[in-house]
Amino acid sequence: METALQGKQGVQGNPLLNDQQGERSSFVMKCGGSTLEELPDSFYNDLARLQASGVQPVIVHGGGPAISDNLNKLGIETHFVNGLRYTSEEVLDVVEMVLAGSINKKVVRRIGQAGGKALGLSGVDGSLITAKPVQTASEVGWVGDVTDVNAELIEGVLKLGYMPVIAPVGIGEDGTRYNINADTAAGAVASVLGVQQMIVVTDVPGILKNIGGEKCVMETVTVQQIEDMILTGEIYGGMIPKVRAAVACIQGKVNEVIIVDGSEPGILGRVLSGEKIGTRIVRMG
Ligand SMILES: Nc1ncnc2c1ncn2[C@@H]1O[C@H](COP(=O)(O)OP(=O)(O)O)[C@@H](O)[C@H]1O
Ligand SMILES: CC(=O)N[C@@H](CCC(=O)OP(=O)(O)O)C(=O)O
Repeated sequence: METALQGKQGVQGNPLLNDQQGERSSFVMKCGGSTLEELPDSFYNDLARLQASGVQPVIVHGGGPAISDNLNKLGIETHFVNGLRYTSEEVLDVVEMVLAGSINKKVVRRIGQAGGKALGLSGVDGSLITAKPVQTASEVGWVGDVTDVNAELIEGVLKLGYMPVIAPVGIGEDGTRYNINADTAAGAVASVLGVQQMIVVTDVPGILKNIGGEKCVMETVTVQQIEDMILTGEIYGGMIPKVRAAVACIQGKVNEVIIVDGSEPGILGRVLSGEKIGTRIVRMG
């Protein structure tokens, strides 16, 4: 069944952001909180160089570990249900402060220091990411599912020559804030923009599978394998929203989602040049 997001992109498309038009190439990159501190200067230098050459990266970042640190310092209890943080009203305050505040500004600053031009936004700004409660709201509280992404705003930022850096806090129709998993938000942004590629930068070299007692990176993975691995517990925690977002993406216009380790040297250039690295989740047909 077609989702609301796929329906929107299917009807409208987005020539500016669609690589197939051959004008400008764009990709969505999700930077996980697990790896943000580890990303070397060279990572940001590569991003700035790409921007200077006319490529238009769109960044969505996480910040799970920093949120947990701050909650600990404040003595606020937190736990995860299938990779989603239980978000009470007071957790939500900290989520917004950390994601839309310190983390977002840090990423923007680092891109700037590398010579790039970035503009930080949360999903609340300009109703960039609208949301509604997730089905499991009774278990996870103020966590949102994306209902829409304001592609025109992203397009406008790109036209001004800035790289959008998006914090995954969403806004409901009635002005309610929602904590959105960063993988979910990135997947929705990629789907609505209709980019060909989403790159998920994290702290593991891809989806790992135990083969003969050794953890091996799966080069590619099918939707069925993903479902099986979630059932057996081989995919757990923060990897669950990643693979679910990837599966949702490739059912629309996005051709492939690549999960890679951000601490690998030259990772961006290697992925974009087509090197076989990380795990690729690819659209069939
Ligand atoms: N099959 C798997 N392969 C690799 N990592 C997995 C797998 N299942 C669960 N994980 C976990 O997912 C984590 C990455 O998710 P997460 O911690 O949320 O990172 P991020 O902040 O980058 O989103 C890994 O560090 C690992 O602990
Ligand atoms: C609902 C939910 O779980 N939201 C996440 C948002 C940040 C995030 O996703 O950060 P990572 O990419 O680093 O995991 C959280 O509160 O941790």
